[in-house]
Amino acid sequence: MQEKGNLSINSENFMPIIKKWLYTDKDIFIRELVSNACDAVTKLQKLSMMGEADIPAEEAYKIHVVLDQDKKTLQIIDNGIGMTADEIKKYINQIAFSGATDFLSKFEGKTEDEGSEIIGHFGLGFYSAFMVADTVEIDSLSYQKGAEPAKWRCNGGIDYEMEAGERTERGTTITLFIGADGEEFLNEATLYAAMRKYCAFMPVPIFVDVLKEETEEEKASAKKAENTVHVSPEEAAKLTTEGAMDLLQEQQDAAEEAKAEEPKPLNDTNPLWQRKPSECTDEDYKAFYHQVFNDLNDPLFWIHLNMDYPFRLKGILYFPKLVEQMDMMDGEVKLYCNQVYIADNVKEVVPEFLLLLKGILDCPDMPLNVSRSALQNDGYVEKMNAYITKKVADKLNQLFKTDRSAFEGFWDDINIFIKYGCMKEEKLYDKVKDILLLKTTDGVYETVAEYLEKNKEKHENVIYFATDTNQQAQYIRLFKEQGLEAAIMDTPVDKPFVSFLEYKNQDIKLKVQRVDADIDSLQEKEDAEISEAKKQADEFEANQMQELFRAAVANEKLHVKLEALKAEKVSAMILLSEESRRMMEMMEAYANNEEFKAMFANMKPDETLVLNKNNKLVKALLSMAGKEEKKEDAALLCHQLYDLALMSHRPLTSEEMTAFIDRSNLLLEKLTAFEA
Ligand SMILES: Nc1ncnc2c1ncn2[C@@H]1O[C@H](COP(=O)(O)OP(=O)(O)OP(=O)(O)O)[C@@H](O)[C@H]1O
Repeated sequence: MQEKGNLSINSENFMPIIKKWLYTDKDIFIRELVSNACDAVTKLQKLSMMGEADIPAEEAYKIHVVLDQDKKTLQIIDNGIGMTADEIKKYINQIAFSGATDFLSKFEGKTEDEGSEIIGHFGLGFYSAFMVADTVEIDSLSYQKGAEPAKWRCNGGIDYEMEAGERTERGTTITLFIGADGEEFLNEATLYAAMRKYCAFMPVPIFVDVLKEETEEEKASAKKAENTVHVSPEEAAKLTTEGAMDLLQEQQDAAEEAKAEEPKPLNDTNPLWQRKPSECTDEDYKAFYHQVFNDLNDPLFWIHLNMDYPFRLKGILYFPKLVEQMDMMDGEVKLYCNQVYIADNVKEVVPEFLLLLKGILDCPDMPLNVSRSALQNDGYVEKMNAYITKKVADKLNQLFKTDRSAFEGFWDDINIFIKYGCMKEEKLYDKVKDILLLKTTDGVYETVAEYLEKNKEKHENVIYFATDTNQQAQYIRLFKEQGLEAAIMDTPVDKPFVSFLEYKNQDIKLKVQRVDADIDSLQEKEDAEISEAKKQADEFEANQMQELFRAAVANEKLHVKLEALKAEKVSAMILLSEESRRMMEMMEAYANNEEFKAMFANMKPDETLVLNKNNKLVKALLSMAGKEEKKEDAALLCHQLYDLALMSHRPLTSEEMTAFIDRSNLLLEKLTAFEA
C-alpha cells in the first residue's frame, strides 16, 4: 500500500530550537532584525528603480533602533517596503518561508543585479528575536497604494494575534518586549556594542535612540541654559540693551541650528572596501584601518580586493606593523556578507596564513549555513583562497619589483607572515620564492638566489644563519672576520622555515645551517702535505686535551678537537651538528609528550668542543698539559674555557652560571696573587 503526504513540523518544538541551538550568540538578534530592516529598504529602492513603486527621489531611507529602558522595549523601525496583513501571514507565520527569496523570484530578471544585495535567505532570522524577548510585535504599513497598517503579536508560543495596525507612515516597526533572557540589552553600552559589531557597515543609515526620563535637575539646567546669555565682563560693559537682545538672538539661532543639524548615523553605509580602488586615497585606507582595527600605527601597505566574477569578493587586507614579535599571531580578519558582519577569523573561510593580517573580506556568495555562523561546503572557499593568494603574491612581487628598498624596509615586519604563508600555502611559495629575502648579519637584504650566488666560492649551496645575534655574537664575529655572512633567522617561524627551505630546494641539495653547526669555512686551510710525524703529534695533543677537558668538566663523552682557526682571539667554541640541534629543538617542543620523551630519553646532543691552536690561552694550556704541578690550574682553565664556549652557544643554566661566577672570582684572585 502506497501512501503520500506532507511532512509537518511541530511548531511548539520549534522555538526552543531557535533559542538554544540555531545561534551561537544571543546578540545575533540585532544582526537579524536590523538586516531585515535593511532588506526592506533595499527592496523598496529596487521597486522604485523598476518603476513598481512611486517613491520621491529625495526619500531619506533610514532605520531607528529605539531603546526604552522604562518600558523595557527595543524597537527596530524602518521606512522600507512594509508588509500587508497577508504578507505578515505569509512571511512571518510560515516559518522558514523567506520573503527575500519570494521577492527575488518575483522580480527575477527585472533588475540588473538580480537583487544580489538582499541579505535574507532562509526565512528564520526574525525568530531570533525570541532569544531576548518574551513578546514581539510587528506594526507595518506596506508601500502599496491603499494598504492598511497591520499589527501582529506573538508571545513566543505557537499562537499569534493580528489586528489593525497604528503606523501612519510606510515601513515596519518591530517591538521587542525584552524578557529576563535579554535584560543586558536594556543596557545602553551593551546595545551599542552589539550595534557597532554587526551594523557598522550596513547599507542603510542607522540611528540609535535611547529614551530616558529627564531628571528634574537635568530639566532645570536645560531651562537655565536656554535663557542665559553668556557674555564676558567687557562685553557686558559695552552692551546696550539692544545689543544684548542681538546677542541673545544670535545664541538662540545657533542653538536652533545645532538642533536642526541631522544626527550622524551609527554606520558607514558606503564602506571603503565597496568603493573602487581608484577612488580611494592612501589617507582613506589609513583612516579606515585606524577606525576598524583600533591600531594607532599606520599599516605598512594594503591590498584592495575587488572581484566580481566568477564570484563576488570585496575587501581590504592590511599588512600591519609588528609592534612586538608577540603580536605576530594576532591578526584580525573580519568576515562580512553584504556589509553584514559575520565573524572574526573564520578559519574555514579565510586562508589560514591570512589570519596574521588585518582586514575585511566581504563575500556575498559565501555558502553560509542557516545561522550564518558556519559554512556549508568548501568548494567556494578553495576558489576564494586561490584568488586571495594570487592577489597577495602579486602585490608582494609588484612591491619588490617597483620599489625594492621599500620592500626591504617592510621585510622585518612582513617576513613572518610570508614565511608562514609559504609553509601553509604552497601556491604562495611558488609565487614568492624568488623574492624571499635573507637579512644578513651585515644588515643587508638579499634574495636566497643572491646570497647563494655571492657566497658560492666560499660555501656552495649552504646558507648560514644565526638565531640570536647576541648569544651567537662570537660565531658571528668569526664569520665577519672571515668575510662570511650569515642570515638572521630569529623568529619562531624560522625554525620550521629552515627545514622547509631545504625541502623545497632539494634539487640543489641546499643546506641551511646555524652558525655554530660546523667550522669548515672558518678553518685555516691545512697544508696538503703533512708529515706522518706531525700528524701523530697533533693526534697526541688532541687526545691530551680531550682527557684534560673530560676530567675538568666531568663529561666522559665530550669530543674535543684541536683546529687552527683564522681568528686568533677565539679560544674555543662549541659545535653542534645541524641535525643534532634540530633534534634537540624538537625534543624541547614535545617536552610534554611522554611517549616522545621515552623514545629519545637516551639521546644526547652531539657536541664538539673545538680548541683554537692559534689562540694564546690554548697554547698555554697545551704547554701545561702533563705537568703535575700545573694540573689544578689547567683544570680550572679548561672548565672556564669550556663555559665561555658554552655561553656563546646557549644560555647557561643557573647552576652552571653560579659555578662560572665562582670560578671567575677564583681566577681573578689568582691574578691578584700573581701581582702581589
Ligand atoms: N522589517 C521588515 N520589513 C519588511 N518585511 C520584513 C521585515 N522583517 C521581516 N520581513 C519579512 O519577513 C520575512 C522573514 O524574515 P526572516 O528574517 O525570518 O527571514 P529572511 O530575512 O527571509 O531570511 P534569514 O533567515 O536568512 O534572515 C522576510 O523575508 C521579509 O519578507
